[in-house]
Amino acid sequence: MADDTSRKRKVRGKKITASREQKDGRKAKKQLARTASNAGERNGDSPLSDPETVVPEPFVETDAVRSLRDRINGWLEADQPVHLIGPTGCGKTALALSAAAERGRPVVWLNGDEAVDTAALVGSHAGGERYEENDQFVSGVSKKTEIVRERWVDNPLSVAVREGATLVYNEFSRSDPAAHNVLLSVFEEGVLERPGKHGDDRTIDVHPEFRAILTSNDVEYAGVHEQQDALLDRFIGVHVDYYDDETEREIVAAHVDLSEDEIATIVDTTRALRDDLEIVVGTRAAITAAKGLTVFDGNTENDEDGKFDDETLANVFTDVLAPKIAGENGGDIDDLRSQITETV
Ligand SMILES: Nc1ncnc2c1ncn2[C@@H]1O[C@H](COP(=O)(O)OP(=O)(O)OP(=O)(O)O)[C@@H](O)[C@H]1O
Repeated sequence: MADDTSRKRKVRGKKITASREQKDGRKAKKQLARTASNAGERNGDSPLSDPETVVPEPFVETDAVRSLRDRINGWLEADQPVHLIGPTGCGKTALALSAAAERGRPVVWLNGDEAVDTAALVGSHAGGERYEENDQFVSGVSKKTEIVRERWVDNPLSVAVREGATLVYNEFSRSDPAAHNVLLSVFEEGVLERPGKHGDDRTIDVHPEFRAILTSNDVEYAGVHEQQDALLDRFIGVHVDYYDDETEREIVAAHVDLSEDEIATIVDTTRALRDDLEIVVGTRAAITAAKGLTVFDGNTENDEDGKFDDETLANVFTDVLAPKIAGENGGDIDDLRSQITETV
Protein backbone atom coordinates (compact mmCIF):
# COMPACT_ATOMS: atom_id res chain seq x y z
CA MET A 1 0.00 0.00 0.00
CA ALA A 2 1.15 3.53 -0.66
CA ASP A 3 2.73 5.21 2.32
CA ASP A 4 1.39 8.39 3.82
CA THR A 5 3.29 10.82 1.66
CA SER A 6 2.00 9.25 -1.51
CA ARG A 7 -1.54 10.23 -0.63
CA LYS A 8 -0.68 13.86 -0.28
CA ARG A 9 -0.97 15.75 -3.50
CA LYS A 10 0.67 19.01 -4.28
CA VAL A 11 -1.07 21.37 -6.65
CA ARG A 12 -0.24 24.81 -7.87
CA GLY A 13 -3.54 26.36 -6.94
CA LYS A 14 -5.75 25.76 -3.99
CA LYS A 15 -9.39 26.26 -3.25
CA ILE A 16 -10.77 29.72 -3.63
CA THR A 17 -11.70 30.44 -0.07
CA ALA A 18 -13.58 33.71 -0.47
CA SER A 19 -16.63 33.51 1.72
CA ARG A 20 -19.95 35.31 1.87
CA GLU A 21 -18.87 36.97 5.09
CA GLN A 22 -16.11 38.87 3.41
CA LYS A 23 -17.24 42.45 3.26
CA ASP A 24 -14.88 43.62 0.61
CA GLY A 25 -14.49 42.22 -2.88
CA ARG A 26 -10.91 43.35 -2.90
CA LYS A 27 -10.15 41.06 -0.01
CA ALA A 28 -11.57 38.18 -1.96
CA LYS A 29 -9.47 39.09 -4.96
CA LYS A 30 -6.31 39.36 -2.90
CA GLN A 31 -7.05 36.00 -1.49
CA LEU A 32 -7.51 34.59 -4.95
CA ALA A 33 -4.21 36.05 -6.07
CA ARG A 34 -2.51 34.52 -3.06
CA THR A 35 -4.13 31.26 -3.97
CA ALA A 36 -2.29 31.16 -7.25
CA SER A 37 1.02 32.29 -5.86
CA ASN A 38 0.85 29.57 -3.21
CA ALA A 39 1.71 27.26 -6.02
CA GLY A 40 2.79 23.93 -4.79
CA GLU A 41 3.18 25.04 -1.22
CA ARG A 42 0.27 23.14 0.17
CA ASN A 43 -0.45 19.49 0.24
CA GLY A 44 -3.73 17.78 -0.27
CA ASP A 45 -5.56 20.74 -1.82
CA SER A 46 -7.53 20.79 -4.99
CA PRO A 47 -7.84 24.04 -6.91
CA LEU A 48 -11.56 23.37 -7.39
CA SER A 49 -13.93 25.77 -5.62
CA ASP A 50 -17.66 25.61 -5.12
CA PRO A 51 -19.34 28.12 -7.41
CA GLU A 52 -21.31 29.68 -4.51
CA THR A 53 -18.13 30.71 -2.75
CA VAL A 54 -16.33 32.54 -5.53
CA VAL A 55 -18.37 35.73 -6.05
CA PRO A 56 -16.68 38.63 -4.26
CA GLU A 57 -18.77 40.25 -1.56
CA PRO A 58 -20.40 42.71 -1.88
CA PHE A 59 -21.50 42.12 -5.46
CA VAL A 60 -23.93 44.58 -7.02
CA GLU A 61 -26.19 43.53 -9.87
CA THR A 62 -27.67 46.24 -12.04
CA ASP A 63 -29.04 45.93 -15.57
CA ALA A 64 -25.58 46.75 -16.92
CA VAL A 65 -23.90 44.05 -14.81
CA ARG A 66 -26.55 41.45 -15.63
CA SER A 67 -26.50 42.21 -19.32
CA LEU A 68 -22.72 41.75 -19.53
CA ARG A 69 -22.88 38.59 -17.46
CA ASP A 70 -25.65 37.18 -19.67
CA ARG A 71 -23.52 37.90 -22.70
CA ILE A 72 -20.57 36.04 -21.19
CA ASN A 73 -22.72 33.12 -20.10
CA GLY A 74 -24.40 32.99 -23.51
CA TRP A 75 -21.05 32.51 -25.20
CA LEU A 76 -20.00 29.94 -22.64
CA GLU A 77 -23.21 28.07 -23.35
CA ALA A 78 -22.28 28.20 -27.03
CA ASP A 79 -19.06 26.47 -25.94
CA GLN A 80 -16.82 29.45 -26.66
CA PRO A 81 -14.06 30.65 -24.33
CA VAL A 82 -14.54 34.32 -23.42
CA HIS A 83 -11.80 36.91 -23.14
CA LEU A 84 -12.76 39.98 -21.10
CA ILE A 85 -10.66 42.96 -22.06
CA GLY A 86 -10.87 46.30 -20.30
CA PRO A 87 -9.18 49.00 -18.26
CA THR A 88 -7.76 48.48 -14.78
CA GLY A 89 -10.28 48.42 -11.99
CA CYS A 90 -13.42 48.42 -14.13
CA GLY A 91 -14.78 45.20 -12.62
CA LYS A 92 -13.52 42.45 -14.97
CA THR A 93 -12.53 40.03 -12.23
CA ALA A 94 -15.72 40.45 -10.24
CA LEU A 95 -17.74 39.97 -13.42
CA ALA A 96 -15.78 36.89 -14.51
CA LEU A 97 -16.25 35.26 -11.11
CA SER A 98 -19.93 36.09 -11.07
CA ALA A 99 -20.39 34.60 -14.57
CA ALA A 100 -18.43 31.52 -13.52
CA ALA A 101 -20.57 31.10 -10.40
CA GLU A 102 -23.73 31.44 -12.47
CA ARG A 103 -22.81 28.30 -14.41
CA GLY A 104 -23.00 26.24 -11.26
CA ARG A 105 -19.91 24.19 -12.15
CA PRO A 106 -16.81 24.07 -9.92
CA VAL A 107 -14.49 27.03 -10.48
CA VAL A 108 -10.72 26.94 -10.95
CA TRP A 109 -8.81 30.18 -10.55
CA LEU A 110 -5.52 30.99 -12.17
CA ASN A 111 -3.55 34.23 -12.02
CA GLY A 112 -1.33 35.07 -14.97
CA ASP A 113 2.22 36.25 -14.40
CA GLU A 114 5.71 35.87 -15.79
CA ALA A 115 6.25 32.70 -13.76
CA VAL A 116 3.40 30.81 -15.41
CA ASP A 117 4.82 28.18 -17.72
CA THR A 118 3.38 25.00 -19.20
CA ALA A 119 4.10 23.00 -16.05
CA ALA A 120 2.31 25.60 -13.92
CA LEU A 121 -0.75 25.09 -16.11
CA VAL A 122 -0.81 21.34 -16.60
CA GLY A 123 1.33 19.87 -13.82
CA SER A 124 4.71 18.30 -13.31
CA HIS A 125 6.59 15.55 -11.57
CA ALA A 126 6.97 16.23 -7.90
CA GLY A 127 9.63 13.89 -6.67
CA GLY A 128 9.52 10.20 -5.88
CA GLU A 129 6.76 8.25 -4.22
CA ARG A 130 7.76 5.24 -2.12
CA TYR A 131 5.83 2.01 -1.99
CA GLU A 132 6.59 -1.08 0.01
CA GLU A 133 5.38 -4.35 -1.35
CA ASN A 134 4.99 -7.25 1.02
CA ASP A 135 5.27 -10.48 -0.88
CA GLN A 136 4.01 -13.51 1.06
CA PHE A 137 3.44 -15.72 -1.92
CA VAL A 138 5.45 -18.53 -0.42
CA SER A 139 3.96 -19.41 2.94
CA GLY A 140 6.24 -18.54 5.81
CA VAL A 141 8.54 -16.44 3.64
CA SER A 142 8.05 -12.70 3.71
CA LYS A 143 9.82 -10.54 1.18
CA LYS A 144 9.63 -6.77 1.26
CA THR A 145 10.39 -4.75 -1.85
CA GLU A 146 10.65 -0.99 -1.88
CA ILE A 147 9.49 0.65 -5.06
CA VAL A 148 10.08 4.29 -5.89
CA ARG A 149 7.72 5.73 -8.45
CA GLU A 150 7.70 9.23 -9.89
CA ARG A 151 4.76 11.24 -8.55
CA TRP A 152 2.84 13.45 -10.95
CA VAL A 153 0.92 16.47 -9.72
CA ASP A 154 -1.78 18.05 -11.82
CA ASN A 155 -2.04 21.82 -11.93
CA PRO A 156 -5.19 23.97 -12.44
CA LEU A 157 -5.70 23.53 -16.18
CA SER A 158 -5.52 19.74 -15.94
CA VAL A 159 -7.91 19.70 -13.01
CA ALA A 160 -10.31 22.09 -14.73
CA VAL A 161 -10.49 20.18 -18.04
CA ARG A 162 -10.86 16.84 -16.31
CA GLU A 163 -13.58 17.96 -13.88
CA GLY A 164 -15.51 20.13 -16.31
CA ALA A 165 -14.88 23.26 -14.24
CA THR A 166 -15.05 26.90 -15.28
CA LEU A 167 -11.49 28.18 -15.49
CA VAL A 168 -11.14 31.85 -14.56
CA TYR A 169 -7.74 32.90 -15.85
CA ASN A 170 -7.09 36.39 -14.53
CA GLU A 171 -4.54 38.69 -16.22
CA PHE A 172 -4.07 36.06 -18.87
CA SER A 173 -1.91 38.35 -21.03
CA ARG A 174 0.75 38.66 -18.30
CA SER A 175 1.87 35.08 -18.85
CA ASP A 176 4.41 34.02 -21.42
CA PRO A 177 2.56 33.17 -24.68
CA ALA A 178 4.65 29.99 -25.04
CA ALA A 179 2.97 28.63 -21.91
CA HIS A 180 -0.35 28.81 -23.71
CA ASN A 181 0.50 26.38 -26.52
CA VAL A 182 -1.29 23.66 -24.57
CA LEU A 183 -4.50 25.72 -24.72
CA LEU A 184 -4.68 25.42 -28.50
CA SER A 185 -5.43 21.70 -28.53
CA VAL A 186 -7.78 22.12 -25.55
CA PHE A 187 -9.99 24.52 -27.50
CA GLU A 188 -9.43 23.03 -30.94
CA GLU A 189 -9.38 19.29 -30.41
CA GLY A 190 -10.79 18.87 -26.93
CA VAL A 191 -7.58 17.26 -25.71
CA LEU A 192 -5.07 18.46 -23.14
CA GLU A 193 -1.58 17.18 -23.60
CA ARG A 194 0.62 17.03 -20.53
CA PRO A 195 4.22 17.36 -21.68
CA GLY A 196 6.49 15.53 -19.28
CA LYS A 197 3.94 12.84 -18.55
CA HIS A 198 4.50 9.50 -20.22
CA GLY A 199 2.26 6.66 -21.18
CA ASP A 200 -1.43 6.41 -21.93
CA ASP A 201 -2.49 9.17 -19.60
CA ARG A 202 -0.25 11.78 -21.19
CA THR A 203 -3.42 13.33 -22.58
CA ILE A 204 -6.73 14.20 -20.92
CA ASP A 205 -9.96 14.36 -22.85
CA VAL A 206 -11.56 17.69 -22.13
CA HIS A 207 -14.80 17.31 -20.14
CA PRO A 208 -17.81 18.60 -22.13
CA GLU A 209 -18.63 21.11 -19.36
CA PHE A 210 -15.16 22.68 -19.27
CA ARG A 211 -15.28 26.41 -20.04
CA ALA A 212 -12.82 29.30 -19.74
CA ILE A 213 -13.12 32.99 -18.96
CA LEU A 214 -9.94 35.01 -19.37
CA THR A 215 -9.36 38.59 -18.35
CA SER A 216 -6.80 41.07 -19.63
CA ASN A 217 -6.03 44.67 -19.01
CA ASP A 218 -6.49 46.46 -22.33
CA VAL A 219 -3.14 48.27 -22.16
CA GLU A 220 -1.18 45.17 -21.19
CA TYR A 221 -3.07 43.09 -23.69
CA ALA A 222 -1.62 45.19 -26.43
CA GLY A 223 1.73 45.80 -24.85
CA VAL A 224 3.18 43.19 -22.50
CA HIS A 225 3.16 39.85 -24.28
CA GLU A 226 1.69 39.42 -27.66
CA GLN A 227 -0.34 36.24 -27.41
CA GLN A 228 -0.42 34.08 -30.49
CA ASP A 229 -3.08 34.86 -33.03
CA ALA A 230 -4.07 31.24 -33.43
CA LEU A 231 -5.15 31.22 -29.80
CA LEU A 232 -6.80 34.64 -29.73
CA ASP A 233 -8.78 33.57 -32.79
CA ARG A 234 -10.48 30.92 -30.72
CA PHE A 235 -11.74 33.33 -28.05
CA ILE A 236 -14.76 35.54 -28.03
CA GLY A 237 -13.57 39.03 -27.12
CA VAL A 238 -15.82 41.01 -24.83
CA HIS A 239 -14.49 44.54 -24.41
CA VAL A 240 -15.70 46.03 -21.16
CA ASP A 241 -15.50 49.61 -20.03
CA TYR A 242 -16.40 51.43 -16.83
CA TYR A 243 -20.01 50.97 -15.83
CA ASP A 244 -22.64 53.70 -16.18
CA ASP A 245 -22.76 56.21 -13.32
CA GLU A 246 -25.80 54.62 -11.71
CA THR A 247 -24.02 51.25 -11.49
CA GLU A 248 -20.80 52.86 -10.24
CA ARG A 249 -22.79 54.62 -7.52
CA GLU A 250 -24.38 51.37 -6.44
CA ILE A 251 -21.00 49.64 -6.41
CA VAL A 252 -19.37 52.36 -4.30
CA ALA A 253 -22.40 52.47 -1.98
CA ALA A 254 -22.11 48.72 -1.44
CA HIS A 255 -18.54 49.14 -0.20
CA VAL A 256 -18.88 52.09 2.18
CA ASP A 257 -21.37 53.59 4.57
CA LEU A 258 -21.98 57.07 3.15
CA SER A 259 -25.08 59.04 2.16
CA GLU A 260 -26.48 58.96 -1.35
CA ASP A 261 -25.34 62.54 -1.99
CA GLU A 262 -21.85 61.81 -0.79
CA ILE A 263 -21.63 58.74 -3.02
CA ALA A 264 -22.89 60.83 -5.94
CA THR A 265 -20.18 63.45 -5.32
CA ILE A 266 -17.47 60.78 -5.22
CA VAL A 267 -18.66 59.06 -8.39
CA ASP A 268 -19.14 62.36 -10.26
CA THR A 269 -15.62 63.40 -9.27
CA THR A 270 -14.22 60.01 -10.33
CA ARG A 271 -15.90 60.25 -13.71
CA ALA A 272 -14.77 63.83 -14.25
CA LEU A 273 -11.18 62.88 -13.36
CA ARG A 274 -11.42 59.92 -15.74
CA ASP A 275 -12.13 62.38 -18.54
CA ASP A 276 -9.64 65.03 -17.46
CA LEU A 277 -6.58 63.03 -16.45
CA GLU A 278 -4.35 60.91 -18.59
CA ILE A 279 -4.03 58.19 -15.98
CA VAL A 280 -6.56 55.40 -15.49
CA VAL A 281 -9.20 56.24 -12.88
CA GLY A 282 -11.11 53.03 -12.23
CA THR A 283 -14.06 52.10 -10.08
CA ARG A 284 -11.56 50.80 -7.55
CA ALA A 285 -10.21 54.36 -7.19
CA ALA A 286 -13.74 55.58 -6.44
CA ILE A 287 -14.18 52.91 -3.74
CA THR A 288 -10.80 53.71 -2.19
CA ALA A 289 -11.51 57.45 -2.20
CA ALA A 290 -14.89 56.78 -0.57
CA LYS A 291 -13.18 54.76 2.15
CA GLY A 292 -10.71 57.58 2.70
CA LEU A 293 -13.46 60.17 2.84
CA THR A 294 -15.33 58.28 5.56
CA VAL A 295 -12.24 58.93 7.68
CA PHE A 296 -10.83 62.24 6.47
CA ASP A 297 -13.99 64.23 6.07
CA GLY A 298 -14.55 65.22 9.67
CA ASN A 299 -18.04 66.49 8.97
CA THR A 300 -19.33 63.41 7.26
CA GLU A 301 -21.68 62.35 10.02
CA ASN A 302 -23.22 65.77 10.67
CA ASP A 303 -23.05 66.95 7.14
CA GLU A 304 -26.66 67.69 6.26
CA ASP A 305 -26.24 68.36 2.58
CA GLY A 306 -23.77 65.56 1.98
CA LYS A 307 -21.08 67.83 0.58
CA PHE A 308 -17.42 67.23 1.13
CA ASP A 309 -15.00 70.01 1.69
CA ASP A 310 -13.28 70.55 -1.71
CA GLU A 311 -9.79 70.53 -0.26
CA THR A 312 -10.36 67.20 1.50
CA LEU A 313 -11.86 65.75 -1.65
CA ALA A 314 -8.86 66.87 -3.72
CA ASN A 315 -6.38 65.59 -1.13
CA VAL A 316 -8.01 62.21 -0.89
CA PHE A 317 -8.15 61.72 -4.67
CA THR A 318 -4.54 62.88 -4.98
CA ASP A 319 -3.42 60.22 -2.50
CA VAL A 320 -5.50 57.56 -4.22
CA LEU A 321 -4.17 58.35 -7.68
CA ALA A 322 -0.58 59.24 -6.74
CA PRO A 323 0.75 55.66 -7.15
CA LYS A 324 -0.19 55.85 -10.82
CA ILE A 325 2.29 58.56 -11.67
CA ALA A 326 5.91 57.71 -12.14
CA GLY A 327 7.01 60.41 -9.69
CA GLU A 328 10.34 60.97 -11.38
CA ASN A 329 10.34 64.46 -10.03
CA GLY A 330 8.36 66.27 -7.41
CA GLY A 331 6.60 68.30 -10.07
CA ASP A 332 4.53 65.36 -11.24
CA ILE A 333 2.65 65.04 -8.01
CA ASP A 334 2.12 68.81 -7.83
CA ASP A 335 0.74 68.72 -11.36
CA LEU A 336 -1.58 65.90 -10.41
CA ARG A 337 -2.78 67.74 -7.32
CA SER A 338 -3.49 70.93 -9.21
CA GLN A 339 -5.30 69.07 -12.00
CA ILE A 340 -7.44 67.27 -9.44
CA THR A 341 -8.14 70.51 -7.55
CA GLU A 342 -9.23 72.10 -10.79
CA THR A 343 -11.61 69.24 -11.59
CA VAL A 344 -13.01 69.17 -8.05
N1 LIG B 1 -20.63 44.36 -9.54
C1 LIG B 1 -19.84 44.75 -8.54
N2 LIG B 1 -20.32 44.85 -7.28
C2 LIG B 1 -19.55 45.27 -6.25
N3 LIG B 1 -18.27 45.63 -6.38
C3 LIG B 1 -17.73 45.56 -7.62
C4 LIG B 1 -18.48 45.12 -8.75
N4 LIG B 1 -17.69 45.18 -9.84
C5 LIG B 1 -16.50 45.63 -9.41
N5 LIG B 1 -16.52 45.87 -8.08
C6 LIG B 1 -15.42 46.37 -7.25
O1 LIG B 1 -14.66 47.28 -8.04
C7 LIG B 1 -13.26 47.09 -7.81
C8 LIG B 1 -12.60 46.74 -9.14
O2 LIG B 1 -13.15 45.51 -9.63
P1 LIG B 1 -12.23 44.33 -10.20
O3 LIG B 1 -11.12 44.03 -9.29
O4 LIG B 1 -13.14 43.23 -10.59
O5 LIG B 1 -11.68 45.08 -11.51
P2 LIG B 1 -10.65 44.56 -12.60
O6 LIG B 1 -11.10 45.18 -13.86
O7 LIG B 1 -10.51 43.10 -12.55
O8 LIG B 1 -9.32 45.25 -12.11
P3 LIG B 1 -7.79 44.90 -12.52
O9 LIG B 1 -7.66 45.19 -13.98
O10 LIG B 1 -7.00 45.86 -11.69
O11 LIG B 1 -7.56 43.48 -12.15
C9 LIG B 1 -13.15 45.98 -6.77
O12 LIG B 1 -13.01 46.58 -5.51
C10 LIG B 1 -14.48 45.25 -6.87
O13 LIG B 1 -14.86 44.70 -5.63
